[in-house]
Amino acid sequence: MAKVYYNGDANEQYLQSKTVAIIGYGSQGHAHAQNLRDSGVNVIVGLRPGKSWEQAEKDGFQVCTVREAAREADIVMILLPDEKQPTVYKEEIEPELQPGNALVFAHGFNIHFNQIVPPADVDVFLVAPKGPGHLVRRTYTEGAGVPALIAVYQDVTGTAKETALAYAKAIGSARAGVLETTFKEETETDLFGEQAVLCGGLTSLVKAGFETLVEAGYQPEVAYFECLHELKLIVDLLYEGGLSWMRYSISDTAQWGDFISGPRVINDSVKAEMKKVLEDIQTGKFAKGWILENQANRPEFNAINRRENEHLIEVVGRELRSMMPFVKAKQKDVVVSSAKN
Ligand SMILES: NC(=O)C1=CN([C@@H]2O[C@H](COP(=O)(O)OP(=O)(O)OC[C@H]3O[C@@H](n4cnc5c(N)ncnc54)[C@H](OP(=O)(O)O)[C@@H]3O)[C@@H](O)[C@H]2O)C=CC1
Ligand SMILES: CC[C@](O)(C(C)=O)C(=O)O
Ligand SMILES: [Mg+2]
Ligand SMILES: [Mg+2]
Repeated sequence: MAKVYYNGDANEQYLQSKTVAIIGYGSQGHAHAQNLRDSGVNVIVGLRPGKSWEQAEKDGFQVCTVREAAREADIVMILLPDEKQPTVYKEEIEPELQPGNALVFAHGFNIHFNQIVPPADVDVFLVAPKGPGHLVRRTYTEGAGVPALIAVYQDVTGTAKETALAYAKAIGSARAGVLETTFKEETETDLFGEQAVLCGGLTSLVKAGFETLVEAGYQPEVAYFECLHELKLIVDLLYEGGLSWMRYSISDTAQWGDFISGPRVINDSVKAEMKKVLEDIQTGKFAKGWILENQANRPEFNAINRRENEHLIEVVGRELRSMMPFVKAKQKDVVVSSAKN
């Protein structure tokens, strides 16, 4: 078994009398900033003028430019979108780094794929929550937390790992469990998980099920409840007690269908494709494509995003959710990407 670190293994002293600059105030940024502050850490937020700046100020933070925040801080946590990090780092963060400072990430993409090359005289580590930023904040306020990975890339102070653990504790992750890894392992497994299972695999599975029912003449609303809405209720059981707890709660008829039909749908050809997806990640092919797509101003990303937002499952879902006041997610303009705080 891997060593799993919990609150008792982390010492908040490593963050005491330090200033942490949170660069970006989106999904992860707002959660890290608020959790760290609630844990007694001195936090400043680095941004460009705009929506996030206003929000962070409204939330009571001292907000300044990225360059000013990097200058003032001992620990600089970069929570900008991955594709924007290299330019902002080069222009506004690197010139302000002092020997012994710490440069921190929540995902290893830019270090692992050589888009950011840090100076040799700073600590470089990551604290990567294994969950969406909004849940990092929500679970913290509920007294719980989202597990995280830590990894050290450069350790000039000799205390990089201890500081990473203290940071993980301060955002609530050591309540749930922290694993030590490498930038390579975090980057490759995170990209694989989100593409093949958590996001890409899941949305494609849900849409395929929904389309199969609708194309067979069933009501789209029935298909929506069956293939999307109920998923949360099933996944909650997986989260609480694994596959067996979910299977205990469902009917024996459903469990028999799970055993017999699940492997027909997610079969060897799906696994073979997953292996190819992993290979594209490992070889850097996926990273190169994503970097170039951004350099070209996202023509394909935006076209797919528009088409996905117009899918019948989204149209029906918006209608049905508007009648469920207990479903609290805010409807965001997801066609044009915007700050996620
Ligand atoms: N989303 C998640 O839950 C997870 C993310 N991660 C990692 O965390 C990091 C952050 O991701 P995420 O939270 O999704 O990012 P977001 O897309 O939510 O970040 C948006 C934030 O970045 C700011 N921003 C964008 N461009 C600039 C700029 N040029 N200068 C200053 N501020 C800018 C935005 O401000 P403005 O309002 O001005 O646009 C906004 O505050 C990434 O490395 C990601 O891989 C890791 C685990 C999970
Ligand atoms: C699953 C997507 C994720 O990796 C995450 C929330 O952990 C991300 O990059 O947003
Ligand atoms: Mg992830
Ligand atoms: Mg990710």
